[in-house]
Amino acid sequence: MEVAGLCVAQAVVRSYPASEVGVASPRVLVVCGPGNNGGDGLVAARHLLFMGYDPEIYYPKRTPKDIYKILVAQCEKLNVRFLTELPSAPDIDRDYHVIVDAIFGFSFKGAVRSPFDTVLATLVQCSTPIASVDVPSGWDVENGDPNGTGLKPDTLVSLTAPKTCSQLFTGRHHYLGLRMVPRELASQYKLDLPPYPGTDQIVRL
Ligand SMILES: NC(=O)C1=CN([C@@H]2O[C@H](COP(=O)(O)OP(=O)(O)OC[C@H]3O[C@@H](n4cnc5c(N)ncnc54)[C@H](O)[C@@H]3O)[C@@H](O)[C@H]2O)[C@H](O)CC1
Ligand SMILES: [K+]
Repeated sequence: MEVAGLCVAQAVVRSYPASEVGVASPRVLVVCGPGNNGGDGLVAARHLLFMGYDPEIYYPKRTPKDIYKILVAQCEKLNVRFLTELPSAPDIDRDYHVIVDAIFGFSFKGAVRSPFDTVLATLVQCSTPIASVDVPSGWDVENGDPNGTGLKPDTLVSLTAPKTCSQLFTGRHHYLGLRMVPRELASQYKLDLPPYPGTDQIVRL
């Protein structure tokens, strides 16, 4: 999860460099869900801070497991702000340069339950670019967004290997991260993974 979050932070900085955003510290709204995808978001927020960005976190459903408590404590110690409410779409568009969607990853199933139904309804209305972690939240991991009414991320950071739904991604930036797949596993699952450049944690697809 630590490396996954680092990959996400690298991808955000690469897709939205401060020089292009036009401010020294781009403001990033990191929206975290209850599972590991949300954990990746918490880690990404911390690394974004160290990369000179200005992250804030909305984490409405906290799973009471040590791993998440520690990740929250690390962010709090660094004075990363936790929002108690998700701002409205116009306020998000006014106040943030990027949204990190770390709500659901590959374990999402069925209809979106509260409170994430309203969270996704707000994010869908935003014109701020969205960077989705592993799977655009609300998309079916296999079939994507069949109705076409869900999130349309501008960046997708696939982790380990792109999920089937990533073939339906139409945003501008697609990266793969988590360069730690054992060769035996890659051949067992016939994963044709691209080489990573140098010591980079992400590769552009
Ligand atoms: N090896 C790897 O690829 C790694 C992936 N990482 C990240 O982990 C997620 C998958 O994490 P997991 O905890 O299994 O599940 P999710 O975060 O996708 O979500 C589970 C969470 O969501 C709730 N939930 C499921 N469906 C719904 C729904 N319809 N409505 C509301 N809530 C729902 C469920 O109850 C759980 O609480 C993967 O995608 C990567 O991002 C690791 O970080 C590194 C290794
Ligand atoms: K996601």
